[in-house]
Amino acid sequence: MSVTVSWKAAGHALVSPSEMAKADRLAVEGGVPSADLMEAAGRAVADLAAETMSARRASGPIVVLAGPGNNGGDGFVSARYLREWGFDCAVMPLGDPAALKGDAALMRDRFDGPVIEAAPDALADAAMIIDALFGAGLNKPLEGMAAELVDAANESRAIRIAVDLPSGLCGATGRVSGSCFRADATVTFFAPKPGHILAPGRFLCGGQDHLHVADIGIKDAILAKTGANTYLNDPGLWGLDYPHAGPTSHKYVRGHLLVLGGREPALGACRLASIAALRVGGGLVTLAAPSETYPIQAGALTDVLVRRIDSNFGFLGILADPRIAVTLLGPGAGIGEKTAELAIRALESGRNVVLDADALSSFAGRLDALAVQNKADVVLTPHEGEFARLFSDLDPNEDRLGAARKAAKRVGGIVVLKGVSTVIAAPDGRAAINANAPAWLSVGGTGDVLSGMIAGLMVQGMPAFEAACAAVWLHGEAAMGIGPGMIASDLLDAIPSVLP
Ligand SMILES: NC(=O)C1=CN([C@@H]2O[C@H](COP(=O)(O)OP(=O)(O)OC[C@H]3O[C@@H](n4cnc5c(N)ncnc54)[C@H](O)[C@@H]3O)[C@@H](O)[C@H]2O)[C@H](O)CC1
Ligand SMILES: [K+]
Repeated sequence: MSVTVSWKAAGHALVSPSEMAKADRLAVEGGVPSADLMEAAGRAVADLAAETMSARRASGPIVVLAGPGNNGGDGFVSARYLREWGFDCAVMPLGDPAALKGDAALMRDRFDGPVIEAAPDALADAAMIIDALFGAGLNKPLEGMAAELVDAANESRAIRIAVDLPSGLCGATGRVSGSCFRADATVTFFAPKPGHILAPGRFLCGGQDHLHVADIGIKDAILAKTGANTYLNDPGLWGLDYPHAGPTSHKYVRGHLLVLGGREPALGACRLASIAALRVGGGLVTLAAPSETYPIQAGALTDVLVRRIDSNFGFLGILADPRIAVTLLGPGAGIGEKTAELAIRALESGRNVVLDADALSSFAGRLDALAVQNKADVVLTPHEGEFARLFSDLDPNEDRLGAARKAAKRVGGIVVLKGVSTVIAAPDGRAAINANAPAWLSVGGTGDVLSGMIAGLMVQGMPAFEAACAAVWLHGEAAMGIGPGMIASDLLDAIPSVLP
């Protein structure tokens, strides 16, 4: 009996379709017959289908849409098991099943149930439709009969289960062009793919609680040999690096962060960031407030040290304090030469630097000035608009993971590309995809809170990539606990409830 495990239990390692093919190849080279992999894959699909039919008390015909490759082969296996278990199950092949090759042809021959002609109308009465049309081998948008079958399936009242990937969804990028099967649940193999986690793929698979990762006999040890360095962002990825407060930790051990104060009209942004940094455990935060805002900031803040600065030199003068390990520039700082100049001086100071909002926009069109050989860690936290201004040649809509990775390599720092699927990328190629951000996070000020959380974890010594991943995940969890109607400052009180 093959075991389907939920995607969380499968850990956070993700494999691209090409890395998956390598895992497949390594398993076969290691002595696992490829037909056994297909048998286990199809069996896992049948397991989920049978469990779902009984859980939903569904009865009626099950139709397996079988494609021209190995995804279709999985479909024939699942249909065979379902018929053995007494279900009314037929296979509807796309094209001529005689053209199937290799293991798929073998599994076709082992199936002795009905093979029905491809006809979209014939799906209307199905109780369940299993999509085994295309999986990792999808290489163009669906067209013709494939698109018609998927559209008809989506319009039907049938329970829909996808094999490996919903047909039409790119496993590497999570992108869809044209028709795509909308699954209630998806069974994938060995490890999730980025397309299962990046939006809209996550939703087309049925949501993260309906993505099942089946063990089909490929040893976990093979994962390391695939070169996979893409991760689901969750505590399993950064928990070991998390700076838990201990009996000896005091405010200086937990670090001193310097935040550049903002200007009118966004005076609250730097306050949100400063408090957020304390909330995740930062020891001390100094807010360097331009003199015209000093009375307001000092009056509004209790837990944050507020110092008046009259110029950039004032800020750099405070930054010269060796106890300040991290500095955050951007929230409300104002876009322009002065902010850019400060950011460059901060990078040259050898401090760990978080650049957000205006500090990013101040480098639009002149990224080379930012890509200084900073001696320490730099973290950039652009939303899509800021990203487009900084990296106009990279298109996250085409390939979100790839764009974030190229940007990180280009600036030699961590890039947090914020959005419904925030991607955290490191210059060494690592990338994590975040999947817990609720829609109500897209409200003014939440980015300021996030940049403060990142800086607050870094100031405690957490490595930059892990700090960014942890902050993004905690930020999403805090928002999930608040719900619609949330405003950014609500996050500040919610952070303690989600800290590990
Ligand atoms: N360990 C594993 O990875 C296992 C994977 N299995 C299953 O195999 C598929 C991948 O099979 P593959 O034959 O490489 O590709 P597909 O079946 O996804 O596609 C078949 C074939 O179709 C052509 N094609 C692609 N896109 C289109 C399109 N839009 N229209 C028409 N034709 C298209 C292309 O030539 C493809 O090669 C994987 O998903 C798993 O389900 C194993 O069975 C178990 C182990
Ligand atoms: K599929």
